[in-house]
Amino acid sequence: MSHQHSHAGQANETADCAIRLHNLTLTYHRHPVVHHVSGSFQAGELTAIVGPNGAGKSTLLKAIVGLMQPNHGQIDLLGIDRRELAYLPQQAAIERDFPLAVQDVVLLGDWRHSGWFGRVSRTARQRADAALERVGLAGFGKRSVDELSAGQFQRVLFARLLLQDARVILLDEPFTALDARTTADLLALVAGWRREGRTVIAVLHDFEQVRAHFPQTLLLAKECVAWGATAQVLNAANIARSNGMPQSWDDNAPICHRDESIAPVEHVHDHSALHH
Ligand SMILES: Nc1ncnc2c1ncn2[C@@H]1O[C@H](COP(=O)(O)OP(=O)(O)OP(=O)(O)O)[C@@H](O)[C@H]1O
Repeated sequence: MSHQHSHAGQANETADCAIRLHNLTLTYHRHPVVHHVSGSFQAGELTAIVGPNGAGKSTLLKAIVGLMQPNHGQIDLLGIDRRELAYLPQQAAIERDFPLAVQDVVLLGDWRHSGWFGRVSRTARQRADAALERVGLAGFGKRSVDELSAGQFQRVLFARLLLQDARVILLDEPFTALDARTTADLLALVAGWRREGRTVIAVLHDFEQVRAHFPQTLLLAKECVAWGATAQVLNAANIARSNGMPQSWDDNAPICHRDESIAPVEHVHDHSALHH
């Protein structure tokens, strides 16, 4: 089965790529959870990362933002500074059991302008209020985050992303456990980011949502199963194949011994012979 990569021609690899993965392997306790993945995320495009539980999707996002180092291979940010990346972890990983005001949480998105401990300007507060209005939470600024519902809190975190004004936005399961209305409102913001030319990479589980809103998809099951136009990637054969890949938590999961020299970037990969 071939790795479907819709990039055609040199222009895509240079001008239109935001982030390129070269033979990337990420491991926990020597067991690879992302294994020899190569390819690129298109600039100014919405890319979904999908795959079964434990497929390495969150781990890949963490490595892109620099929270963990590649064991082998590399991640190239093309013309992008790490500070221009915004990252929204899974909501389950975010502590919000503290009485911080909504406006202060949103203002954390402004740290590039104000510095972590800088004085917050009146304009920054106005921008925070405007961002809250855009996510449907006008007037919520003085409330405490520990009083919000899960959906309201996710809106607050999107307001913070609006303030952060990042060129590349990485979202880990941003719509999980949200109702249809909240999901639709936040998806509209994501569509707006695309119109503004931002690059969005989101880990998602709902294939219908991906088909409707994300033109590009990386199907990951530790290895790259397919990467390219969503309609081609999310076909029955690829999905069945991703569900049949060995899980990294198996005790029998292989340890990576392969020669780790960085392979040249390929536009089309043949994954019919899986390697370890
Ligand atoms: N901090 C860690 N230490 C050890 N193993 C970890 C750690 N974090 C994740 N793993 C393991 O790495 C593998 C990939 O996890 P990851 O969270 O990247 O998967 P995922 O594709 O995001 O899964 P899900 O869809 O369930 O969120 C899993 O087998 C997981 O148990």
